[in-house]
Amino acid sequence: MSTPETVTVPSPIPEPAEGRTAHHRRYLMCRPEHFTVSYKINPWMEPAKPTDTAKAVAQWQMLHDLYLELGHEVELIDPLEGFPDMVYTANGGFVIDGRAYVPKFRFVERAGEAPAFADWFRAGGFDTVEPEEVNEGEGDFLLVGDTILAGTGFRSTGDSHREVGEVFGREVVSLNLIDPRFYHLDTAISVLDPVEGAANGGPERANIAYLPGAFDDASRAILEERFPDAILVADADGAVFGLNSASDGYNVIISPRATGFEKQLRERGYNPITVDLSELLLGGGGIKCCTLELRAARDSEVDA
Ligand SMILES: CN(C)C(=N)NCCC[C@H](N)C(=O)O
Repeated sequence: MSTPETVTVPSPIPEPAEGRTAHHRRYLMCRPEHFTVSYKINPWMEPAKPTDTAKAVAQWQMLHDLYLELGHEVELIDPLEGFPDMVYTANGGFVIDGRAYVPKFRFVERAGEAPAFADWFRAGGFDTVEPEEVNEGEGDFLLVGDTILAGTGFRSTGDSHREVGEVFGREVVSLNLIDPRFYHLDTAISVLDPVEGAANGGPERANIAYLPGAFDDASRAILEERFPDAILVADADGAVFGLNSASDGYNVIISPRATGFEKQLRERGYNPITVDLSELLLGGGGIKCCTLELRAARDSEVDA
């Protein structure tokens, strides 16, 4: 079945409801000019299945243009031939306070991306920290308020959780992923309020949405305790990468297939906007995977 290549942007974008604030974001993206699926390192990838690079670029462009329309900044890193997964910039690092923790990829197929991202950060004036431990950047590290939620089980190691805590001097909460379809944390958790809300006139604490079945019992208990108001997403929405979304605290960019999640977001006063990245899903990535947040020093954060 062919899928529509549309972005449904309500025009004009409605004003945030009380308690919700859209925050300005600076993102790093990579145009998928060399996108294809030529190897298999996650259950979504089928090298025998044809891919359409032009379609991947067109879909990616919609996401890129939407960010600009929402008032965000988008930086670009040049795509490297031979690295078809470079479009998933979320794995290119983890950036807080102008410091970039460089990735160390689990699989050799992506290893060559790491120096390219490190060079880009250095040229852009970021401090870089080279890793000792295997870690896949913002795919497995999510900043929620002041805390780093860190995933392990498939890609980033538990040792990288210690390392990322040392690099940024923040609390790290380790979570175990157990379903191979959800091999990065950003497939199972969506950070809805990236900064604590109280200081911004928003809800008291930063909130998340998550897919309970992606975690072991201990990790689920941690999430229940820390995020009693979280949106629990149904398996059907998780299975279409519904949680692989990008939020500015009000606008939440999600897959058009995640219809239940879209409704839940609306009920909570967020503004879900759908973008179809079906072609990039063939590589096992979605909206969040194509988006790396570049967090400068806190003082320079400007509300939209
Ligand atoms: C949402 N996810 C999973 C990401 N953060 N990145 C997608 C990486 C896809 C790539 N083929 C791989 O398997 O590494």
